[in-house]
Amino acid sequence: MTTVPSASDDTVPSASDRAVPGASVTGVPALHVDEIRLRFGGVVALDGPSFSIEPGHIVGLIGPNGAGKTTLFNCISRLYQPDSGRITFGDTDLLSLTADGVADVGIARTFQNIGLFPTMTVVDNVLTGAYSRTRAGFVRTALGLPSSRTEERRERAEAWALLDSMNLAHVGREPAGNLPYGTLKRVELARALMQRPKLLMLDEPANGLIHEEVLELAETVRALRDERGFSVLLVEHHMAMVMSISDRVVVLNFGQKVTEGEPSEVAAHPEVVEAYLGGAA
Ligand SMILES: Nc1ncnc2c1ncn2[C@@H]1O[C@H](COP(=O)(O)OP(=O)(O)OP(=O)(O)O)[C@@H](O)[C@H]1O
Repeated sequence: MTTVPSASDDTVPSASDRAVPGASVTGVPALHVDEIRLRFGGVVALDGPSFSIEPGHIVGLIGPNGAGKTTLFNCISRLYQPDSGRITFGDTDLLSLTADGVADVGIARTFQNIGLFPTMTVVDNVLTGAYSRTRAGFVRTALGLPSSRTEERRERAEAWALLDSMNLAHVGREPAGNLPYGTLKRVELARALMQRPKLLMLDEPANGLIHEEVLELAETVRALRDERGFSVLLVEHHMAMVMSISDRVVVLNFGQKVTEGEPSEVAAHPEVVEAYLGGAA
């Protein structure tokens, strides 16, 4: 493990602070998606798929271009309102919440096109992930109250420890805009993890990465899930990544669920073989 940098504005994490990022997430509820339908004009984007993510499971969502993966992802993260159906997270009806409300119940997401602030340092970008769970703290920070300074020190220590555990501490003080794409993808993941999510939603995290980076990312996601116990929804075209880290895989096509199961079962399904191997197997 690398040494966490220290500077006047950055607190070296104490042993107790450093324990925070490894702390398991408690009370992770199941996500249930139930017969979701959504049309865009004449296009049926989602035609009633249902599936669940059990607490602590990694679920891969796959399917050909236009299958409805992103639309479903956006319904769960509340960027889209489905025409009908239900989505629940434990006792919470997600469809009654806004996108901010979804973050408040412990759902964090990454974006296909990285949404970091290029002129801010990596550690400050990661810290922005904390603000969605400490909105009140944000107000105190603006007012400069002492409790907020303690809180900010703790958050900063947590951000450094998170970067350290993801082998990113050495770039913590670099402006994000200076870094290669593969590193930024990992920084974006760190920012989502600063929310201490119960469900982490990853939108094509392997897109644009070289093979070694994909394997490293897959290993990181799995290790963090094992350590903390959050659930993961992974929308991804990179089959090797999906099949290697998912507990279950859900396959969509034309807005409908084709099949779901463990990776080995799904990989043997005729429509999956047809779609991904061109019927060669
Ligand atoms: N905002 C939109 N307006 C109109 N049609 C849309 C919109 N978003 C998606 N669609 C259509 O809905 C269908 C499902 O698209 P979606 O992007 O969810 O598929 P996808 O499985 O994520 O595809 P890809 O793998 O290419 O990202 C497609 O026919 C798409 O053209």
